[in-house]
Amino acid sequence: CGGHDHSHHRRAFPSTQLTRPTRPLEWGDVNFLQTTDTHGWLLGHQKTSFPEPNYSGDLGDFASFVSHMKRIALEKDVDLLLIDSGDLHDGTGLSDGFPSGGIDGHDSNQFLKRLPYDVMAIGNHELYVYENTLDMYNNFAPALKGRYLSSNVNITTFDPHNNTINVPVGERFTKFTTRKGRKVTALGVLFDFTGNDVNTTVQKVEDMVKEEWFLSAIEEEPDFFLLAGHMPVQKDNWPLVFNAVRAVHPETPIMIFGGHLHTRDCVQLDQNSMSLASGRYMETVGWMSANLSSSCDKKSPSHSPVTFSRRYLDTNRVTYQFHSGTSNHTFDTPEGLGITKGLKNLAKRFNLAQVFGTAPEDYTISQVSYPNENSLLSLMGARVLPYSLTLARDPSAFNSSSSNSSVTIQGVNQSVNPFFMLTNSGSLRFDIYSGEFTKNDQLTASPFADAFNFVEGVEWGVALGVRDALDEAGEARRIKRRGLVSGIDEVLERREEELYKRGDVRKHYLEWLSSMSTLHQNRREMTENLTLGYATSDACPGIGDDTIHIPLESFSIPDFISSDDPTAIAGTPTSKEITNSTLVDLVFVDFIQDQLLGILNDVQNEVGTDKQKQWADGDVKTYSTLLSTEVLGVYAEGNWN
Ligand SMILES: O=c1ccn([C@@H]2O[C@H](COP(=O)(O)O)[C@@H](O)[C@H]2O)c(=O)[nH]1
Repeated sequence: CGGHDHSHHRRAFPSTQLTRPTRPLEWGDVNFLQTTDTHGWLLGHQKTSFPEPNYSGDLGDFASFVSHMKRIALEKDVDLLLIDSGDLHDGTGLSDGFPSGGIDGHDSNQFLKRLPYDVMAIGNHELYVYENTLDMYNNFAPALKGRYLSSNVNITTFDPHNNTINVPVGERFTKFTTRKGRKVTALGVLFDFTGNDVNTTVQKVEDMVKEEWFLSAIEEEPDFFLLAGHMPVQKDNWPLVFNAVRAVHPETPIMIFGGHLHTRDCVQLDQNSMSLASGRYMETVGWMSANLSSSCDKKSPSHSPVTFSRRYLDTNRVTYQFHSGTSNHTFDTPEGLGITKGLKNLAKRFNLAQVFGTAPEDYTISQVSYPNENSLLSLMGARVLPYSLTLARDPSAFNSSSSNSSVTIQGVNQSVNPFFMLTNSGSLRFDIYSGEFTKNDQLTASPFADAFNFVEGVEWGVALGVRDALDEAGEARRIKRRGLVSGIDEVLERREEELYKRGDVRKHYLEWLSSMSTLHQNRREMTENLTLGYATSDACPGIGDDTIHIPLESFSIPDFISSDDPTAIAGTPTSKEITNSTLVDLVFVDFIQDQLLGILNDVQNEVGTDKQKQWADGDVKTYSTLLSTEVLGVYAEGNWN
């Protein structure tokens, strides 16, 4: 079956198990294919459990598809543009599995450069680490020849004469003419992101639209505006950009290509505009078409609005061949095959097939409730962190002959405090499926190279309060009722806002999955042979999904996860004597340090006995040399063999 292949070998024939698209695409005068939030998923999804085979096409397959679609566009004598809305980093071994001294995404991005993208926009994941942004500036943007857009994102660097400069990472905007002679004005806008590294800057969208360069860029009327950008198409700031354009050009067609929430979504801000977002992780390719000819002659009294269509394609060879009118024998282009081969070589060079162990079960982020035996969050909090971080501090900590997952702590760090470990669930990005657990799987599940720090000697009662304050709203409200933390609603609201500005979309993606699951639950009773996958309802007319699926189960999960109470960890020296005033080491991932110290101080003042204590960065020490990209592999080696 397509994608039922644990190695990176090409599938000989597409699987009959993959459901075919329901209907041909509607072509217009101008047509678009969109990718977004690809996060390094360039070798396709390779696991056998559905929905993974739906997304088994790799970037080479996509390149072949694009080339056939370009040919069809020529035959139809229409325009076809290829757009990407950002987030090329952080997500798989291809982007993140580089050897030491390398740069995240540098090698995988070489393959994206080989596709004929017309416009690409910057995403927040290009900005968490300065070296990555610099690499985009020096080595990626130039290949796009003025079409890599970062309208509101700058980098501070040096010019060839060693002068400090502060310049856009790509271009602020571009104007070009399509093959059919249509004039296009394009922008690449990032949402109001605040988690960017030093020496990168993100200007607020509300300020960007007041800039001289912006007003002058939109002054001349093109045939259409192409607003690409890393920003959700609903509930964010696209209306600010849209309205600024509309103030000058009340009827000019505006095509918006957003992203960031990882959802499939579409909305029409007016009848001459459509906004599309095409999912994540190369699971979806978006299609938009527009018939502009109906609106061409603006002086004619009968001139009518633009007509649009949109579609969310599952990224597999069955889909690609269906829409390009090819077969398995005629589909692959030399360039497509070359890209696939190059990606496989990169996987080999990065040793991504290295096996750490065999996962006994599926561990998913949201397909089961939390806590749960099959929850990846439970696995990480209750088992992986305590095991791997302890082992890294004290290699003799565990019985080396132990081959199951039960943790037997023997005299670990007798002289130090018991630990309590916390991480953000957003650091877990993808499910683990039963079977071989490889270096690539480790990086898809936990791609952020974050460090583990700690503060020493926090009262156990305070540590519990921190865990609860960081916990989901329901739990936090229970605390409020118990009178432990006041003003918790405001705290939660502030925290949600803060998480969103730093780029966390997990909550929004999961809410979307859950509402799609509820809306389309009747499909679970359908007798047709439907497979699991995305089931979308958006705000555009008609059905958006190209292939109809049964929606995945989706449960809400907490924003933060923790190790079990020290009392619950068998064999801990302190297991019987812990009280609220027992001092513990509060261990956390550095990504949440600011937030955690703020909450720790709030809780300390509410429930701690030492009300004067204010924890600060100076109190924070390194707990382990292991990074969050490594803990799963260490656990698998010790427990899944
Ligand atoms: O070092 C990091 C960086 C990011 N995260 C998590 O990722 C989201 C942002 O990712 P999107 O794809 O833009 O949603 C961020 O809020 C964290 O949840 C991280 O854990 N560590």
